[in-house]
Amino acid sequence: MKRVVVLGSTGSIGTQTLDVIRNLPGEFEVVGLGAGRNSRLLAEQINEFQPRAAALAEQEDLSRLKRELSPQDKLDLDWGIEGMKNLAAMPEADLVVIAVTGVAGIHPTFTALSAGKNVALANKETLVAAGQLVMDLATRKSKALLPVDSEHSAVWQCLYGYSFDQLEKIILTASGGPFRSANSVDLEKVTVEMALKHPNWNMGSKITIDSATLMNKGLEVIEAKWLFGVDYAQIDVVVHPQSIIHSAVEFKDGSVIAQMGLPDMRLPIQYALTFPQRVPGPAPRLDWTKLPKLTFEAPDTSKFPSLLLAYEAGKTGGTMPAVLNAANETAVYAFLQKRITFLGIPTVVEKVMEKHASINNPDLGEIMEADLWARATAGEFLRF
Ligand SMILES: NC(=O)C1=CN([C@@H]2O[C@H](COP(=O)(O)OP(=O)(O)OC[C@H]3O[C@@H](n4cnc5c(N)ncnc54)[C@H](OP(=O)(O)O)[C@@H]3O)[C@@H](O)[C@H]2O)C=CC1
Ligand SMILES: CC(=O)[C@@H](O)[C@H](O)COP(=O)(O)O
Ligand SMILES: [Mn+2]
Repeated sequence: MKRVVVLGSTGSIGTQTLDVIRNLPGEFEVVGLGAGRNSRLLAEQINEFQPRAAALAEQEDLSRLKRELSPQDKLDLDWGIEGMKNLAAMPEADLVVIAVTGVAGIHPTFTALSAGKNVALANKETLVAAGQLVMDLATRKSKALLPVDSEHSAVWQCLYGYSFDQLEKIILTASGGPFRSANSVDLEKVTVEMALKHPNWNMGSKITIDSATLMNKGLEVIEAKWLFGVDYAQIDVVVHPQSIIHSAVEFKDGSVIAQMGLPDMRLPIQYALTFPQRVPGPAPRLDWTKLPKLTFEAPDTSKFPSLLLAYEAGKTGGTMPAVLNAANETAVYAFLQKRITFLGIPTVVEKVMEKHASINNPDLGEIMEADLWARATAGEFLRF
């Protein structure tokens, strides 16, 4: 029985992780659950999975949570960053799933690896901001960093059994988002409601907006660089609107292996949880005779400059990717609050990057400082 902590349990990845666990009775014990502000759903999850500990982001939500709980044998309740870190380091845990959004994933990831836990990582922002440090820590602790993001799970599945030095390049697929066929005039009229309608995936709002700007793919390029130890020149992005091929790898002999399936995150989540086993799961099966036509095209970076900004930040290295990420998070939430336009998102990110003097080989403190600086600087550009 694998003992699991799920951080971000009330979100899209978190609830699907619990669904995978629910479908494999006897395989997993949920020992810890962490969430942001959704105390009602967290209470339901605690009542169902009976973890030993749980935490919420804000102390003020604890009393509401307690009111919703049925009597528990023993349950430690905590809150805030310390609460998440305590869950990530629980002595009872074998595996920590990091499914919180944004840079809030950094501290629990470091804590889990430092405490000698294997980590199933959905949160890409952590690797974008602090990829070198996370990978070094995982290596030092001999702990696995198991990719959950569908493209990285695909690459990992394609590479299984091969050594990384046989790899020529990685081909990350992108759906292209809801505005793939829009022209630049259409993009000026994009509303929050339109941008939240992803063509293939039902995800949290932040990643859905990132998919619409192609920043999601940019963050995934940086995520792939760290997970698979390749250069940026070895990572290509191709738009594949049907999201059936989740990514592919090309080997040195020219052979290409791709991973396919209907878009359903429970498959990569389950693979990370049961690795190296493959067991029956709830993901729907491909019917080859009913597949849509699979098409591929180059990303239009003149319409979607975020992808280029991410390559640039990644190649610059140092604190620049953390700045890209923090400026993007700030701009995306401003767009969701209808304070800036859709096209304003990459503009803010670019302006913040232009002002940043990147620090090489930063430690975690310098990364978090750069993150805060970028949020404050992005905030200045939002006042227009
Ligand atoms: N959704 C998907 O299909 C995919 C997601 N990812 C990545 O996985 C991560 C999660 O995405 P997704 O599930 O879509 O996001 P959601 O917005 O659906 O869920 C985010 C989760 O994080 C919790 N949370 C937010 N802030 C905090 C905090 N400060 N402390 C503790 N918990 C917090 C939320 O709690 P609450 O709701 O209670 O406030 C919620 O449980 C992201 O990094 C995303 O890029 C990667 C690939 C696919
Ligand atoms: C499901 C998943 O992994 C998302 O990151 C997804 O890839 C988003 O789709 P885009 O390809 O549109 O960014
Ligand atoms: Mn993805």
